[in-house]
Order: sequence, then structure tokens, then C-alpha cells
Amino acid sequence: MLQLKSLDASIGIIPILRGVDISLQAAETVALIGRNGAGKTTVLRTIMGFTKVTRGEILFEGAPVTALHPPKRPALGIGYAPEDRRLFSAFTVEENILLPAQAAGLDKGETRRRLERAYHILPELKAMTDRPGGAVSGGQGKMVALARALMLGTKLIMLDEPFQGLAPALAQRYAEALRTLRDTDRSVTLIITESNPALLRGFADRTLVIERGEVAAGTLDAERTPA
Ligand SMILES: Nc1ncnc2c1ncn2[C@@H]1O[C@H](COP(=O)(O)OP(=O)(O)OP(=O)(O)O)[C@@H](O)[C@H]1O
Repeated sequence: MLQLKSLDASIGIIPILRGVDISLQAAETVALIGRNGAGKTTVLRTIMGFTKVTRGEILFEGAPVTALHPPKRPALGIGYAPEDRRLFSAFTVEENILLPAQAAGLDKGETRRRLERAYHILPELKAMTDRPGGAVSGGQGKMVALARALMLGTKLIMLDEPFQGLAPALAQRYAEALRTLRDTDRSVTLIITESNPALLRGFADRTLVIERGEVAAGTLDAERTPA
């Protein structure tokens, strides 16, 4: 459903990704593992159109999107939770969750359905809908960022180091929410970056390794715990 073909990408004039070939199938969960600075965030940002692609192409469901205007990409069905999960502090938690749906111009009914899906996966957020975005903890903010990604992520959800900085209990809760997502939506494709491979062992179908902007040709197979 998503292919990166021989992709080179730069930030400013600095080349970061080199010859990246990634092919994601519908419904699979892929872990993208690499040390700090290896290029994980840059892969996700390149898919969203935030870097300069200097070679190669990106296909989404068979159609080239390499040159697609970045603000149009989420509406393809792509949800993205950046590592820096900034919430708008003056908006409530629910308003923060709704923002991508509004930006993509979803109608009220569809927005409501997707919000219910997000609350089904993250029921704890229902208790904090009216709280200002600035008043939630870092861990709760990660949950809100996941809910926000769920609003548009009907086909592909990309989570950048979601477990980073989460206390163990919250990390466990976050992993549980991802399992619920997998149980309720079997067709969505998930890509999760992580610097610590142990955190995603047993959850991802496949592990890709990135090092100095290059994705290793071979992939490590990971065991998947049955949902
Ligand atoms: N704005 C920028 N300007 C110049 N170089 C950058 C910029 N952002 C990232 N880089 C460089 O790009 C490379 C890849 O960074 P990237 O953030 O994709 O890595 P990462 O694997 O996600 O690591 P981290 O876990 O630290 O975020 C790094 O060498 C980094 O120094």
C-alpha cells in the first residue's frame, strides 16, 4: 500500500536518506528501528512531504505522491503522531483531537464516527475531553497524539517513538491501546519507529533497521503475539 523506491531525501542541503526502499503491505505492523539520528523521523516526515526528495519516488496505493502538496497527504488516510506531540494548549483535549478532521474537511457525521473510534481505543481520554491541552501530562499527551492520528489514519498510521519517555504503566497502557486498534481495525497499516527494539518485539510483523539514512536490505523477522 506504500512504497518508497530508491529514495534520497535532504533536510535543507544536507542529504539524510540514501537509497531507501520500503514496501508496506496493507494491514501489516512494521517497526522501524534505529539509533538516535539514524533517520527514523526523517522517513516519516518524508512520507508526509516535509523534506526534499532528491531521487526516487513514493507510491501510496499505487499512485505517485512524491510531489503531492504536503497538506493534502493526511486526507489520503494517513495519521501521523510526531515524536514531539505538541498539543495546542489553549484548545481542549477534544478540540486538539478534532483538529486534523477539521483541517481535512470531514463532515460532522464522519468526524463523530472517527471520534468514537478514537475513544473506543483510548477510553481514558473521555474523562479529559474538556481539559486544556496545556494541562495534560507528557504521557497523557502521547495518548491524545495517538487519538489525533486515529482521526485521519484510516489506511496508514505512523507513530514516531511513541514509547519514548512513557512511564512503564503508561507504556503498557499505550501498547494495549495499539492492540485494541489492531483488533478493531484489521486493515490499517501501522509503522512505528523506536530506538529500543525490545519495546516492539512481539508486536510488529516485521522489523526494518535504519542506519545512517540507509534501510538495511535484510529485515529481521519478529514474532507476533496473536491479538
Ligand atoms: N533540521 C535539521 N537540520 C539538519 N540536520 C538535521 C535536521 N533534522 C535532523 N537532522 C539530521 O538528520 C539525521 C536523521 O535525523 P532523524 O531525526 O531522522 O533521526 P531519528 O532516527 O529519528 O533520531 P531521533 O530518535 O534522535 O529523532 C540526523 O543525523 C540529524 O542530525
